[in-house]
Formats: sequence, structure tokens, C-alpha cells
Amino acid sequence: MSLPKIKTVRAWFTGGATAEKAAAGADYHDQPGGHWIDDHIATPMSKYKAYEQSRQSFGINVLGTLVVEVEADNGQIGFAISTGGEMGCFIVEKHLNRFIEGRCVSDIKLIHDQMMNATLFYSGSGGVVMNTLSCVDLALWDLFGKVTQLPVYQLLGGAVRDELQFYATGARPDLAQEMGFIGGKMAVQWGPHDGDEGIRKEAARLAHYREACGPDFWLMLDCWMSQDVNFATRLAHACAPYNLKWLEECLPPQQYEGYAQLKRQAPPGMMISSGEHHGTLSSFRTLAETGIDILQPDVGWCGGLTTLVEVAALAKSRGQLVVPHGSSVYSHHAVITFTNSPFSEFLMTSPDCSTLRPQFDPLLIDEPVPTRGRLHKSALDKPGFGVELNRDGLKRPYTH
Ligand SMILES: C[C@H](O)[C@H](O)[C@@H](O)[C@@H](O)C(=O)O
Ligand SMILES: [Mg+2]
Repeated sequence: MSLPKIKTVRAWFTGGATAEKAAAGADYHDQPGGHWIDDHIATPMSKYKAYEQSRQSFGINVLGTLVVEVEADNGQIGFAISTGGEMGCFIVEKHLNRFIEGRCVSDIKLIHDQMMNATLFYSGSGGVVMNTLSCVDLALWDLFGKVTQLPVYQLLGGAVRDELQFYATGARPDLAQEMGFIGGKMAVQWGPHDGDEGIRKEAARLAHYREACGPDFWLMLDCWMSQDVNFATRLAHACAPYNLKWLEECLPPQQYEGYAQLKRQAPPGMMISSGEHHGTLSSFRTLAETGIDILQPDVGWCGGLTTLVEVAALAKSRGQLVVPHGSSVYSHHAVITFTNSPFSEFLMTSPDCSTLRPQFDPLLIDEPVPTRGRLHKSALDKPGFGVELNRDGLKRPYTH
């Protein structure tokens, strides 16, 4: 089979700081007011009163959505979305384009290695540069699937299970249980600056939902980098009586010693997780060596699908789980091929968690959502990632 070459790469954005209004999409924090995902959630900025109530107030949604499309010389187009906005457009159109155009559509790993090495001097192994590189990588996998007429999960070697099962991240674990999810993960709302009262409030909320959901429904807390080892340890022990399944991302990404200490100090049987704000395989090796139980790379932020596959193999060699941060079809196609990813995250983007809204709505046409907390592999049986792009409102600020 003679494969086409990549003729053009283009980058678009929507939402973010330069947009007139919030525009949800890949940057799913860019929601209109009154949304659960921006309601007094603890962050490293919560110790500043002005930034305690809303994450948008300190800029969680400044980047906006990046869309990358790659067009082959036979006219077929692959695309992907991530969090990166106008800055990502600049990086794609003014820097990464030189490693992409002219290459064969199957040269995904070569392009990935050149993008990684060429951005080392300004990527800091994460952040918007890694988001952008990840988005290019995902678009290349999508194009390869479109050209070969195969879903990405089959390009990766095929499914190791017939269906994906999901826990739901949101403010209402009770509603998640009614919808058939296997668990509910809530965002913590209090942090070290709230002292013992904060721990009491979190434990009381957990006790309420343990009562509402019964003894076996999974309940988790997501701390979004907002804590220190002492607060996280004491929170873990305060929540142990309510069978907290895992405590997530308590510390900033680089505090590896802290994660190792937290894992040692956590109650027996309670899992510790992190990873959604880590980028590159090396960072995940260091994170895995802390001994935490679950690595949670975001495939749109960690280095793309090419890196995610490497991270999954690393974790598998250590007996650790990989449960990617909620990233819709971009992680579904990977997770269903990983033997150490027994479940996935579905991130509730409906304002009050009462309905099943596709995570990247409205950007992906035909974006699947779980039914009774599950998604059969047949839902992924379309070429590439199996979704099409809603181009409404997209802007292309740079060309080359
Ligand atoms: C719900 C969390 O605060 C974040 O908004 C979410 O993006 C992430 O941490 C997650 O694990 O879903
Ligand atoms: Mg998280």
C-alpha cells in the first residue's frame, strides 16, 4: 500500500483569553457561569481570597481550544483538539510545521521525536508546548486511521476487552450512580488555608455521599495540586472511614518526594494518583518511581498518543495502573488496548451533572458518550478517532 505524504498542517483556535465569550471545547474549563466545574474548587490559588471562588478568576481557561488539522496530498484530512488556543496555533504554524509537511502519513514516531527535541529549549517538558505537540500527534494518528480506513485502536494492536467502563467526575456522585457509572470523583473545595475545618467539611461531604450511594460505589476526591503532604495525609485518614478509593493530584507535578511520602503515609488500601499535568515519558518514569498507584496522563497534554502508549508500557512493567485523565475518544482508543487500564474517566460537562454531555461538546461531531457507564468497542469502529470537527467559530490566526 503506497501511503500519501502530508501536504499541509493548519492550526485553529476558539475560546480563551482573546475570545469575546467562553467557548467550551477541548478547554472544557472554558464554560459559561454557574457551572459546577468553576464552583469553589480548591487550587494552588485558593489561599488568595480573590481567587478562591472561581478558577476562571485566576485564568484556568485563558488558553482556550487548539485544533490541528493535517491534510495529505490525496486530500484526506486528520484532526485533533487540545487545550492550547492561539499560542498553540503559533507553535504549530511557525515552528512544528517544518517537521510535519512532506513526511509520509506513517512517519508519526519520527515526527514526534523531532517535535519533542526541537521544542526542548522552551517546552519545560509540559505546558502549552506539550499540549500543542500532543495535539499534532493526535491529528497524525487520526490521519493515519483515515488513510488506512482503520480505527486508531486497531492501529495500536486491537482491543483487550469488549467495552470500556467509566467513573464520572463531577459534583454529584449520586446522579453518576443512577446513570450507571462505576464511581464518582468530586473536586475538593477546601485546602490547607482552611485548616482542620476544611478537612472536616470534605470528610462530611464524603460521608454524605457514602450514605447516599451505599458501601461499594467508588468515591474519589480530586485535589487539583492544591495541597501539601501534611494536609493530604490528614485528609486521607479523615476520609478512610468512608472508603475513599483514591486521592488524586494532591501536590504540584514536580513534588515527587512529596508523592512518595504521601503514598507511604496514606491509609492502607487507599490509592494515590496523579499525572494529568505531567508531560513526557521521563516525567512519568519519575512519577511512577514514587510508588503511587495510578498514573493519569492526559493524552492531549502528555505528549500525545505516542507518549501515552510508552507511559502505559512503563506502568505495566511496574504493576501500576494507567487511567488517562478524561479526554474522550483520544483516550478511549488507547485505553481499550491497555491491559493495565481497567476503567476510564468520563468528565461531566453538563452544568449541574444531571445530563450526559459529550466532554468536548460542541466541537466533536459524533462524540460518543457512555451508556449506563459503559462504551462498547464497536462505538469506536470508525476510521481514525471516529469523530468529525464542528468548525463553527474557529479562527486561524497564523499561516506559513
Ligand atoms: C474536576 C477537576 O477539578 C478538574 O477540573 C479536572 O479537569 C481533572 O482534574 C479531572 O481529573 O477530571
Ligand atoms: Mg484530576
